[in-house]
Amino acid sequence: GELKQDDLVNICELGQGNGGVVWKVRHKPTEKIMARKLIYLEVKPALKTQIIRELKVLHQCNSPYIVGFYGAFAVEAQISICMEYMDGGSLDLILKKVMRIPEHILGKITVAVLRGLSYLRERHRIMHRDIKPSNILVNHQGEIKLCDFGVSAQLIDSTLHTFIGTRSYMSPERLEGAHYGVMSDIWSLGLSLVEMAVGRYPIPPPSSQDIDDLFKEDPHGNRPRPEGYGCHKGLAIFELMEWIVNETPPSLCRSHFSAEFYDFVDRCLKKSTTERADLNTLLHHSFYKRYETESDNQDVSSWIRQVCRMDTDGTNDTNNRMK
Ligand SMILES: O=C(NOCCO)c1ccn2cncc2c1Nc1ccc(C2CC2)cc1F
Ligand SMILES: [Mg+2]
Repeated sequence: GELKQDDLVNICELGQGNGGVVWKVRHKPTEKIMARKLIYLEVKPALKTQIIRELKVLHQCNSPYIVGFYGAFAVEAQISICMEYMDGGSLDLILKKVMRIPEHILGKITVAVLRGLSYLRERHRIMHRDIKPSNILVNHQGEIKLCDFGVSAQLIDSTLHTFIGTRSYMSPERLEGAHYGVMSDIWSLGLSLVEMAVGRYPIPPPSSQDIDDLFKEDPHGNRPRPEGYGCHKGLAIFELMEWIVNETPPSLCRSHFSAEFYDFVDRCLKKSTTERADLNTLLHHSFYKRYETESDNQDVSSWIRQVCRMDTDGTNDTNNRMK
């Protein structure tokens, strides 16, 4: 049946995104655990009704690569979107814990994102519009799913001016205000993969010295956190956008990654949309092919469970019970 506010009990806050806060909640009538996203919107009642109506299309969005949907409703100026609770969280939070994500996990992430994008395009004729690590969620079963994609055109329009953020995953053509489509999602995927592979937002590109520091392993397998790790004094958002539009795109360093992975992100990060690989080309790429055959989620599941046991400083010394 319909979800309503009084049936939801807050358990804890899961995070704050730009323009939205997400709570872990329990739906009393079904005892189901859900994630409830609240988006603050001061719009006329007619627009709110339209947004809720458009969000109901999410009931038809059923794919192993798309986060499940339970319902949406509005209370005063808050839109609530209730969705499947993913107990591994989003990849930006995972990345903070592990410094960088191993290539074989990034291969599985690539399979899930490409299949999720294909599903949205083939079955719902929509692009995602906001591919980035924080919109790729994982769970202890090893499933990898997409969320926060643009299913409601009115919600997109009503939140366009509220953009707040320090980094951009937007493609050059979108930043220039040109027409853009699913090719823009491919750029965002490429940029997200480089960030997760190296362990920091890849613009401006790290120097080879930075890369060597990031990949330095001490004999005990613990990685030292270079001075100012992760909070490098980045460019301001506008300088960043200028860099994306004017400078050469980021790339992986060949020494730490396979030739297939290097080539895959290189084809995603072409500035010209005519040179950039499209969805179908990538579904035939050797990097995708290598990981699409692995049917089970066991390797991701065990990796997620290991990461979730870690403390935020990346240690995992289980013998220290007092922690
Ligand atoms: O949440 C969003 N941006 O995040 C910014 C605010 O933190 C956005 C934006 C535009 N949108 C247009 N239509 C929907 C959304 C949408 N949210 C959203 C989309 C799909 C799902 C699927 C059930 C999994 C859940 C969602 F919450
Ligand atoms: Mg999000």
